[in-house]
Amino acid sequence: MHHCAEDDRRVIEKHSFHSSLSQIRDELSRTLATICQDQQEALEQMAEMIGGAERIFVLGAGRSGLALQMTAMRLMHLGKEAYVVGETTTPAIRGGDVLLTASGSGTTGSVVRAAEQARGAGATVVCFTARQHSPLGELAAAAVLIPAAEKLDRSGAASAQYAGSLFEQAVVIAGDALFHALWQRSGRSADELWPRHANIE
Ligand SMILES: O=C([C@H](O)CO)[C@H](O)[C@H](O)COP(=O)(O)O
Repeated sequence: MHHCAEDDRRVIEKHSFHSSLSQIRDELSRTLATICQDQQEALEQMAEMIGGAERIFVLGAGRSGLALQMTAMRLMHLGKEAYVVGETTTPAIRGGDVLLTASGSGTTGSVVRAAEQARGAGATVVCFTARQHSPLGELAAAAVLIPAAEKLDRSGAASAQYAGSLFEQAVVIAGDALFHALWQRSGRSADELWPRHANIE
């Protein structure tokens, strides 16, 4: 088929920064609406477990892990003892602790192995995943299902975005919602939390 430079330009225009942004807004909005509608029980279970945990450890590979590092920071602001698994200062997990994980596929080896170890040590595992019936989902006491594409899904059915982007975006927002709920329940003001924010940055 003949393909001219003008066609290429039209395609480029169609995929402007603006249209990409509005496409992502729509995907994220649909995904969050479905979580709100279908995952109320799992969300509440997760909030209860994290709210009642002695300490919280977060773990995910790649961008899924980066998303949870944002949640860990906020939990620390709330006065929780929160650790990122793999950091040199992170202690041993034990009973009373919660391991908060995120994995779109629910099959990432390092995360599944860590979840097994955490359970073996008596800790509770909770997760965000795009596939509930997965090794990670099965290990979790509370699993919040995020209806988004797994990173190897090339069908475009669940998301037009690259790899697991939609899942990882939703994990950031869900983590903020988790913090927000626990903060509101704490009755503390923003001023009370603020002194915990890093003062050397
Ligand atoms: O970093 C990631 C990648 O860029 C996918 O969009 C993933 O978060 C990482 O590979 C972990 O995968 P999952 O455990 O399936 O989330």
